[in-house]
Amino acid sequence: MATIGLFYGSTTGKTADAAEQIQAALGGEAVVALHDIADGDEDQMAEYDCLIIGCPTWDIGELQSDWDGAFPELDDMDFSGKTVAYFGTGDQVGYADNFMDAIGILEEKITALGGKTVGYWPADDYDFNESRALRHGKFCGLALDEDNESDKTAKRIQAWTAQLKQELGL
Ligand SMILES: Cc1cc2nc3c(=O)[nH]c(=O)nc-3n(C[C@H](O)[C@H](O)[C@H](O)COP(=O)(O)O)c2cc1C
Repeated sequence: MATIGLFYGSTTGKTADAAEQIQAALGGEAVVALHDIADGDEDQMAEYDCLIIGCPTWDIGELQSDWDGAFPELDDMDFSGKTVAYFGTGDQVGYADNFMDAIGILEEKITALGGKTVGYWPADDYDFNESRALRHGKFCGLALDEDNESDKTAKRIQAWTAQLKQELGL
């Protein structure tokens, strides 16, 4: 079975926690290898057929700082043939006009470089104004809000990873 590479960035630890929960839900270390993008591991994305990209939105609609540093490197990479799922953490109350923008920015770039997105997620269960992560009314990946709805995180991860297992044929 193909191993999945999960690449995440996290400034205050919330996206890192979610990454570990997603790894566990998909079957642990044997199935999903975790990479903190702060370690400069982005080159290793080439080794996986399936990628999971995790990024919180910071600074009003911007990428988390480690992803910001890695972002220009993506242009030199080929994502064709790769299946890519996205998740992020954000604050739909405090940043309602920019909720989850970061995964939208990454998904747009990686799709332009050949990646095939899986793991679209309904936006109905959230209350926000605008997001760059919306595609035909759905988020381009899992949206988590630890600032306002941490009680929903476990269930959301459970449902999304079940969906991913189907989409990835795990
Ligand atoms: C200064 C600041 C700016 C933020 N900007 C946004 C934003 O534009 N959109 C959003 O959805 N969340 C925003 N957030 C909320 C963070 O994305 C959220 O707390 C996230 O879970 C942090 O993830 P991390 O702990 O993995 O770094 C912001 C938070 C702070 C403190």
